[in-house]
Amino acid sequence: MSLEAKNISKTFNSFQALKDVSLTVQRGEFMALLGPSGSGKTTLLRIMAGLDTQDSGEIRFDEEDVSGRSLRDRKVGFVFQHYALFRHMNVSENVAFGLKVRPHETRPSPPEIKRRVDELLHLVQLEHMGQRFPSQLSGGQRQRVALARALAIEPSVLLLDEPFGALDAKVRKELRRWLRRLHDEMQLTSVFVTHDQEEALELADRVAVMSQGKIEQVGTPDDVYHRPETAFVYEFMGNVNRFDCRIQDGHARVGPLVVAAPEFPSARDLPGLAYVRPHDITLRAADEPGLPAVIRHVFTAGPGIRVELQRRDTKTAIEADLPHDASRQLLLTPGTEVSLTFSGARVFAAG
Ligand SMILES: Nc1ncnc2c1ncn2[C@@H]1O[C@H](COP(=O)(O)OP(=O)(O)OP(=O)(O)O)[C@@H](O)[C@H]1O
Repeated sequence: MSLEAKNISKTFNSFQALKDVSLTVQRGEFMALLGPSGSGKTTLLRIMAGLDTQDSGEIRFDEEDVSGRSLRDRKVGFVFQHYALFRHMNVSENVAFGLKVRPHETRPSPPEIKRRVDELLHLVQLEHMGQRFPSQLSGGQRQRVALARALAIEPSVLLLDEPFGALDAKVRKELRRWLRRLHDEMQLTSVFVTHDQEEALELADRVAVMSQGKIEQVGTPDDVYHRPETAFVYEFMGNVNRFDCRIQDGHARVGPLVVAAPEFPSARDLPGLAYVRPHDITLRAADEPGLPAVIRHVFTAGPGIRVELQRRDTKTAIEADLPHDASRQLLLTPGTEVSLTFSGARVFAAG
């Protein structure tokens, strides 16, 4: 089932939470809605689900406008951040719930419901826990029950609102890989809300980056990370250094460094911002050409070396990520004067 949000706007009191948002999720796709707190991710997801109503615009499932239909009529599976399990029901009863409350004509027989519940508990690897109550489960187990319950109705789309947000980092990682496999095996169409970049990049086929009620960019993880279209996306997708610059004729000047700015071929001394990822910074000896800086801190624990520097002229902080063998070529100790060059930069107009 494909899913389309078309020109969706939503206002709460006088606050506009969504501003003319359009997004298409292809059949079988795993889409992440990524953005900071308050950017409108949950509001968009709830409108897709039919848990909330838009002020204007349409929600289409396989080209059909479902705007007037409820969650149940849309056949949507929804998983909330906080395990919305029924505490007085055991695991099997929780999973069976969506089937038991179906109208008589479409409700499966009790043996069929039992068979489906057993199958789902097997799928979420909780086959021996059917008799337990939610209070007797770990957080990760509870979210797997919530997922089994959402899947019980054989949803056309699966919508997940930060489903692993309350879990610790290791469990979160395991569960997201497992969820991705499940999505593929069951050939679902899924939309997943998160504010965690790593989670979105690892899990999704495409990522929609949201800010202030709008979608800033939709693209593959590779696109949004390596080819951000806006300054916001650049800053949001991982660590980045920001330098004031002046743009002139397709180039930008950061102190003595000149970087390419091909988006501005005919700029005339335009104020700009140059964004440089920490791994795109190279440290050289102080007498070589580059941007003068001094090393402040060196962190060697981790996959590479992280160096915190201070720019000599403006005194602003800069972060560089270097491979471990960089310390063989250069003395990496606090107080060392160095020269910086950039192997990649992206320039945007300021303001
Ligand atoms: N029922 C509501 N009444 C009033 N304002 C609301 C309501 N729901 C959401 N908002 C506001 O709309 C904006 C977007 O909220 P939303 O929950 O969609 O953001 P989000 O990106 O999912 O954030 P978070 O990651 O914190 O959940 C926020 O400023 C929020 O305060």
